[in-house]
Amino acid sequence: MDNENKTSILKVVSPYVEYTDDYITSKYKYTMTDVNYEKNEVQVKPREVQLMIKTERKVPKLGLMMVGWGGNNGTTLTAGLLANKYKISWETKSGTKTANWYGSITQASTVKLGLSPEGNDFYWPLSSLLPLVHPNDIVVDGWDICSLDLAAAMQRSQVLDYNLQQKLIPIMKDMTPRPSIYWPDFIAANQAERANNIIPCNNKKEALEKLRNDIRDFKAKSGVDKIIIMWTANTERFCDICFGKNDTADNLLKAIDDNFSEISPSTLFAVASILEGCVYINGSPQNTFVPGCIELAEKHHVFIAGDDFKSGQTKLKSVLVDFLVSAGIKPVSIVSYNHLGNNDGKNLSAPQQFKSKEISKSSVVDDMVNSNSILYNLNEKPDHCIVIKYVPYVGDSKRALDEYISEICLGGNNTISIHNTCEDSLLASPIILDLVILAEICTRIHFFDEELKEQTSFNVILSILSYLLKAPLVPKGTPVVNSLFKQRACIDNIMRACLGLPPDHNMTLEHKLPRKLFQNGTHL
Ligand SMILES: NC(=O)c1ccc[n+]([C@@H]2O[C@H](COP(=O)([O-])OP(=O)(O)OC[C@H]3O[C@@H](n4cnc5c(N)ncnc54)[C@H](O)[C@@H]3O)[C@@H](O)[C@H]2O)c1
Ligand SMILES: O=P([O-])([O-])O[C@@H]1[C@@H](O)[C@H](O)[C@@H](O)[C@H](O)[C@@H]1O
Repeated sequence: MDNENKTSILKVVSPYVEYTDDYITSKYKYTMTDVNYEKNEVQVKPREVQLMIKTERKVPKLGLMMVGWGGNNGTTLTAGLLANKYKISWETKSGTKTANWYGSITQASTVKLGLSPEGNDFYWPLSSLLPLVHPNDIVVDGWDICSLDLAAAMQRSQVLDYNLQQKLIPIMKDMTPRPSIYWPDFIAANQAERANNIIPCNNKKEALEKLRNDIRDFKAKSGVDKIIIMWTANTERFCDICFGKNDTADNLLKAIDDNFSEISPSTLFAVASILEGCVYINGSPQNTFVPGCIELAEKHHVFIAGDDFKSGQTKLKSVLVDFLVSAGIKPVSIVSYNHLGNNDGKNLSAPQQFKSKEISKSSVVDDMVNSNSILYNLNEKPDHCIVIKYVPYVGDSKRALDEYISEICLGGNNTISIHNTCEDSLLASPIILDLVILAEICTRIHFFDEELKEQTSFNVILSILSYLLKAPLVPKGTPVVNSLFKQRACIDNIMRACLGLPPDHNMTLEHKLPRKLFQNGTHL
């Protein structure tokens, strides 16, 4: 992007887009295609739905409360917010480094807008498409079962360069996590040694009230307009779904009052968030959103999203398998091994916690495999093996080894082997930031059906955030999409729709046909 564009502002000039001080309003023709079976015909019917999309322009002062604030992700995200806010640079053996948000689509990615006067594709920062919360303005707080202040916790995490840590310690040493709830049965027994910062309470009802008071206390003291609550605490075991206990909203609330045992800390935090009107996002793989929790979110119209940040090995898998299957190549064996030495890895070394992670890491290929009945028979799937080992020495620097074996034409096989080393928390932190920023803008986008004369918002389960999650939670009866570039196109095109811009279809006929064909045309 050349210089003058960096200071420019984006304005869509169209009779169907209106800018006022308070809203961007677009009249949007949403096209979809219905497929029906008629005897021996598959009938395909294009359809157009007229929508009006209103986006509030006023950006709120946003609070982020992290559960597990003192963990590798929580401390690294906090450090990233501060290092970028104060434009911190630090010396390393390979020279001076300066804070950035690489790995964040809201801060470091662009979207193709259209054709420049020179006939080139013109790209614009995703951060400037719609009025998004700026990371520098996010106020952070949270809970942890360990009392370490954020500076000590950052040092314990051993994620960031020493010289960067030294510059952050003076700021982070005064940040201390609120006491949290700790029910040992839900996380690995090896976490007990950290648990010295526990809310004194006699039952789950008292615990719920304490969490709700914490949220109100943060809101009052920080002056934030909105709060998003993010679970980045340890992976829990799966919860049993118990009829009459956590299967409906009313039963869940009653079960909490009755101190029912099979309610996890992450679900209790979700209930507290929902009752306080705060978006709740689950960055771990456990089934926090039991049916009663989802129903409670629907009753209170509070957004929820999950599960399990999609950061590394799984993110690559959702690209590679999409490439292979869409190329007509048949993956038949996928083995994903990794070892890491951080506390997450320590917690995952326990069987029940590993099982939660295995489930989220294994489900990521299903939609792509199911999309191609030429390659796969009904219910046929590739072998898929997940291995995670805890090796303390490597710390947060996860080593991932993957092997993909695929069948190619005429009886051939193709084996792709990948080795990937990274600080897991440096991959996850930008993703947590994107989840927060994108979830927040979703609360400011409303849809209006001109025929029905009624206004609505996204479904409470924010499946638009699937790009950032391994095992996307979706509204009942809707498909799970794991293919990474479909998920990214969903975000880009919904943001384009808010500006009255059509989806980017990548046909670029203007580059494939005589240009004179495109000299006229009607502005939408
Ligand atoms: N790349 C990644 O780092 C990545 C990717 C996907 C998912 N995740 C998930 O994110 C979560 C956090 O990862 P991490 O590396 O920061 O782990 P971590 O172990 O470093 O941090 C978790 C923190 O949660 C705290 N905690 C545990 N139970 C708690 C409770 N009930 N209330 C409050 N705090 C509690 C722990 O004391 C710890 O400080 C894990 O579930 C992990 O599986 C991480
Ligand atoms: O996102 P991804 O790299 O596929 O998955 C990661 C796992 O490989 C890792 O073992 C685990 O500790 C992290 O929490 C994360 O879930």
